[in-house]
Amino acid sequence: MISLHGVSHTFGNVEALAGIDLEVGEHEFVAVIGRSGCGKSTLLRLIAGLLTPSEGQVLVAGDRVAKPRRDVSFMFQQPALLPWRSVLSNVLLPIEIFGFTRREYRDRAHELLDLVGLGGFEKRLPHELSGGMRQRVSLCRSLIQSPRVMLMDEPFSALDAITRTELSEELQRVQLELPRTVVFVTHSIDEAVLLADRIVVLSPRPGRIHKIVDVDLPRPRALGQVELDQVSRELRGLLAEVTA
Ligand SMILES: Nc1ncnc2c1ncn2[C@@H]1O[C@H](COP(=O)(O)OP(=O)(O)OP(=O)(O)O)[C@@H](O)[C@H]1O
Repeated sequence: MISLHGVSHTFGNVEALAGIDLEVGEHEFVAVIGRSGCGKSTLLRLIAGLLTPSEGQVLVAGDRVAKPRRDVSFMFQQPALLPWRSVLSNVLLPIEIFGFTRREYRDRAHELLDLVGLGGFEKRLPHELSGGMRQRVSLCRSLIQSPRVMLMDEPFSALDAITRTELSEELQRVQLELPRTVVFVTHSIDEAVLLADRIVVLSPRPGRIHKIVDVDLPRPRALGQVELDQVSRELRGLLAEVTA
């Protein structure tokens, strides 16, 4: 579904990413970890078509990415909801932006809100919600147009530890019910191991793929499971290797 061939990216004289080759299959969940500044967000922005690679090619569903696509959604660290719009209207925002008819997506919006435990909150305004609830709204908004690809840039990192755990478990459930192709950037090794089929470990700037770790464990997984801890240990070792 996503292919990167020899992708490098330079900002002025800052080489952010170098020689990235990566294939992400349909409905695969790939997590990307690495030190701060190693180019994780740059990688997502290249796949999103928000940046054009200095070298190489990015393909989504076989097409070269030249600009943002309707079937690719992006979820950020901050939920970025419009404060004057209700929960329901925020979820439906991409539908308006893409010029679809809101009415046709209303039922789907309700279903998604139910799926993340926000049924009954449709008319609330963002300031009436907790941080975790707002990020759940943001998750529904990125699912509303049934994207083929979801790009997630540290979506839970602004949340407290308990809410963060809840939301990563919830994302696992959503992914089991509505599988998508996901590229998920995180600083949390545990989150990556809970959610991902494969984990890409980037080396420090310029980011290169140091190793790709397969997480071949059955789902649903639970944080604290012994098998997950073994993979987490391996990843800690790999991160220590690249930063040594
Ligand atoms: N628009 C930009 N202009 C100039 N330099 C940039 C720009 N965006 C990113 N960079 C630089 O490129 C490098 C990679 O940045 P990027 O945000 O992709 O890293 P990251 O791994 O996502 O970092 P973090 O984990 O801290 O979010 C960094 O050195 C950053 O300073």
